[in-house]
Amino acid sequence: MNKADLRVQCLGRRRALSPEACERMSERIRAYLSGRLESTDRCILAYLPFRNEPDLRPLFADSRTWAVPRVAGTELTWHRYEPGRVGRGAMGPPEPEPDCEAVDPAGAAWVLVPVVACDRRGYRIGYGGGYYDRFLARYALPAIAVGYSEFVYEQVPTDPWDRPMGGIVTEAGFLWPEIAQPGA
Ligand SMILES: Nc1nc2c(c(=O)[nH]1)N(C=O)[C@@H](CNc1ccc(C(=O)N[C@@H](CCC(=O)O)C(=O)O)cc1)CN2
Ligand SMILES: Nc1ncnc2c1ncn2[C@@H]1O[C@H](COP(=O)(O)OP(=O)(O)OP(=O)(O)O)[C@@H](O)[C@H]1O
Repeated sequence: MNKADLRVQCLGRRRALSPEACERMSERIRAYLSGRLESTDRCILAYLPFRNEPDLRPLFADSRTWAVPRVAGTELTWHRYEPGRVGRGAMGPPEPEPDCEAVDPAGAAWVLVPVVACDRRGYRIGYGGGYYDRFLARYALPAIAVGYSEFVYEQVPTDPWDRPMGGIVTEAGFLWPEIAQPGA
């Protein structure tokens, strides 16, 4: 199946998940992540959930800076998460208000990347905007794909610009791919 078809299929299956199932799985994902992320004080780049994506927001309440993205043309800009200062983004996902404090992503310890589907090598399929591929091409940050285990495949189709994630977290735990080889 090609990327576009797999994206449509997985988005449809994800939309059909119940809110209770998503919350149960999100809670497991948060528990795995909080154990792994507690070793850093530095900023963490995350996202605001859209269409049944895993909800990481309860993690954002600790003393660290958690930043979330806004779409700015073809790029992402990062802003400190402040509860209540979230609006509807032009692309669909919620976004921090434009005057929320800007965060320099270069100093981040991790970027938590939402996936529509991914594979055990760390390759991901997102909504198709290429935002995270462009972002990670510019900022070589440690990236963890965040998704539900039923959307983790052995191999998803890849394009030359795809950047493999260093880790994957689902409700079933972490996967840490070997250094991924494009086309391998
Ligand atoms: N929660 C969350 N936030 C995120 C992302 C994400 O995957 N999840 N992004 C990850 O990249 C960025 C937003 N990327 C997006 C890319 C394409 C579409 C999308 O559905 N595009 C449609 C409709 C566009 C429109 O309504 O104008 C399309 O292109 O057909 C949505 C978000 C930044 N914020
Ligand atoms: N480093 C890059 N520089 C310029 N364009 C890029 C880069 N990476 C990806 N793109 C463009 O982004 C588009 C979408 O790529 P792709 O289908 O892989 O998106 P995606 O990974 O699913 O989306 P997203 O990262 O927003 O979740 C492609 O048309 C590609 O040309």
